[in-house]
Amino acid sequence: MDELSPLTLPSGTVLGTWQLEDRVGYGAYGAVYRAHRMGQISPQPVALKLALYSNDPRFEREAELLARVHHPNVPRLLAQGSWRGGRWNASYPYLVMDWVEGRRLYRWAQQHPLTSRQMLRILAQVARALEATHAARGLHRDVKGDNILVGPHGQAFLMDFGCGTWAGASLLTREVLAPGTRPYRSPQALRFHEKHVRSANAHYGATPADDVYALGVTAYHLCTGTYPPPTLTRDDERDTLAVRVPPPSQRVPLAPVLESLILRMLSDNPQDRGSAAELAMAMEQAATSPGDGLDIPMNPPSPVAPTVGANSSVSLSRHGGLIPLPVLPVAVGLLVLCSQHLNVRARWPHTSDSQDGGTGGVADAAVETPSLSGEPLEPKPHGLSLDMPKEPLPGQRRPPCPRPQIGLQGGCWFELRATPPCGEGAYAWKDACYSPVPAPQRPSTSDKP
Ligand SMILES: Nc1ncnc2c1ncn2[C@@H]1O[C@H](COP(=O)(O)OP(=O)(O)OP(=O)(O)O)[C@@H](O)[C@H]1O
Repeated sequence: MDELSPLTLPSGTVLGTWQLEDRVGYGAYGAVYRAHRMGQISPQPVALKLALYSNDPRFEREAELLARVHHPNVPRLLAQGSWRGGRWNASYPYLVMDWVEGRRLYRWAQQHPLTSRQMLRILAQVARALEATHAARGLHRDVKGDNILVGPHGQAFLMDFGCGTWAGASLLTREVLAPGTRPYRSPQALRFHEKHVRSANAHYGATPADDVYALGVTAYHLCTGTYPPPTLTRDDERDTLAVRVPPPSQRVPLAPVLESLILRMLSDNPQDRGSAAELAMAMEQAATSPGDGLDIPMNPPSPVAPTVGANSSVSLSRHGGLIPLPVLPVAVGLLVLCSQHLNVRARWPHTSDSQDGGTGGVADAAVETPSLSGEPLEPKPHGLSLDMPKEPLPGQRRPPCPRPQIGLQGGCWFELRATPPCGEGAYAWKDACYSPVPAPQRPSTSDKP
């Protein structure tokens, strides 16, 4: 019988005092199960997030941050523990949180045509959740539509603190940029990255203003269906003037007050954005005012089709046969080098649909190496040994898999010249190691496609 893995625990499995019901999704670092406490007469559902990587330190960090933030728009941390199992009988940490009944923000918005007033109400709740996070001297660092759930009565919840940190927490990453999702990066973060991309010891120090900027991107995407353009591109590197953000009203009818708040959050200068608390108050006031155009429905435009980066993975497979492990970093490095001569905008995810790109390298391995498909595919924690999942990874190519790719467990893989334990970014299956092939088109990395 196949060993269980954190992704494949069956309904009824007991972890500590928690009994799993079903898996509701998974991200780059964790599988989320609906569960309940054992022995309760009328059990309340909880969300149990189980690490995909053994001894993953990000879980401790997420628990610590969640425990510090107390706010009705943030799920409470109820417990934490670890599950022992998998092929190497390793220890996988888990967190138990309040169950949030809701839909991801962009998808919710597709099903609930929005007015500016409704949008202000949603944004204000997220801003309040951010205010509480910042008051706890924490940072979320991955504010985006996919990390906001909206309940049936329009309650918004800020989720997934797995990329977060707080003042005084130790660095978990050696990358220039901490975790995050590329289109939501502030201009300061992008410029810092451009400047220090080759430095060994440079780390961008995110601030609450980065979270506010990401909320601005979320709002912009929510009403226009597109991301604002990145501020700094390779082409304008010598001229670091900010690219002007096209006002959302060029695309959708929205209230002037909402537009000015969105553009304020997207200000190039962090001081001009305002704090989460100030913005929340302004949004709440605007949402209750008679206001101009507040009740006109917005109809986001249809998605824009991707134009670049679709089949870059082909070049990796041209030499045929097995891919020797040392070749992969070289090949990826070459692609990175090449991509650095492209306009950054050209490799921006064209995610005009209802989902974000996954968190880049999500939680820790920062994100700034573009994946072959233009999306971060692979988490890169250190010293891991991963079994091949029974289903394709988010963003992984599905069969038919052109040679020399191999179709296994519903996904396309490159076989590596290595045997388990496979090491960073590789997966073991039947005594061989494999690397996932990115999907040729923009995938969803945050949800089961
Ligand atoms: N407390 C919760 N209550 C209900 N559903 C939850 C809860 N926490 C997470 N989920 C759901 O579980 C799924 C996986 O969430 P998770 O945060 O692990 O990854 P993700 O956000 O999909 O991906 P990534 O972290 O890679 O961006 C998502 O559909 C999310 O909405």
